[in-house]
Amino acid sequence: MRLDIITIFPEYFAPLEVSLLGKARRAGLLDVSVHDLRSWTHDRHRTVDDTPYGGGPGMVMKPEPWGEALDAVAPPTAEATPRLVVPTPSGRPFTQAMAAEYAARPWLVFACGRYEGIDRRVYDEAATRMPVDEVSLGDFVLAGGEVAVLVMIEAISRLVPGVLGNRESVTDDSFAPGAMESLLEGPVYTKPPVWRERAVPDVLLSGHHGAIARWRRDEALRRTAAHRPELLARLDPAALDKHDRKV
Ligand SMILES: COc1ccc(Cn2ccc3ccc(-c4cc(N)[nH]n4)cc32)cc1
Repeated sequence: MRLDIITIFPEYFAPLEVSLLGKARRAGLLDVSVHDLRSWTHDRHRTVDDTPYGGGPGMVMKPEPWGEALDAVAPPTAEATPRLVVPTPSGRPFTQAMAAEYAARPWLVFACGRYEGIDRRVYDEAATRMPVDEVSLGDFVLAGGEVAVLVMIEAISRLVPGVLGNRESVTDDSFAPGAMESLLEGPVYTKPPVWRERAVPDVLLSGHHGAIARWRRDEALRRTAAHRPELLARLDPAALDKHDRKV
């Protein structure tokens, strides 16, 4: 999977060198390139922004550097066409389902905006030759797209086969598609069996796999009802048995 990132802060993406993502890159599972948007400026000050037409606060990212950057990173003549993913506060909410969709794509280009955003004509022109997705990470406001892209790359990359290493599967993640896809994770425990007078729940030490699975499901239902009751509404009633309804 090829990932290209265009940003005025390439140093934001140093974390992609560490941990799982670093290993996945070295293993050739991910081909990640970070591009400095200022490489496509031609003035002494390497200008990427200007005042907004129509007035208003802040600055807007100029179209010219973006147009040249996208032409260079994803040439119109290239055989393959990437999906352009642009984080914005007004985008479509990013979800685990979107992460899975993106993980199945061969090539993504991420555009990291700053200031008040990118001139709208960049989106319109790019959309003439590639799919353009505007994506929001949530109902809060960041100062730019870089952190949002880091979050998306981590959520997407962990779904790429081989990236997670020895973990059997990501199908039991919260929000993973499946019968109980909207349940939050239950609590997890490890050694020691007692820590500061707090014992691990007996069922987890019992070796009874059926009882353990039931306990974990109950805890997941309980936590979901407490923290995200709206997710329970999405559950297929057929996926719940009579015991679940008592939780
Ligand atoms: C209200 O309009 C605004 C317009 C731009 C900005 C700053 N900014 C510039 C580029 C950029 C990219 C993504 C995001 C973002 C995404 C989410 N979920 N929150 N914030 C913010 C971004 C702030 C506010």
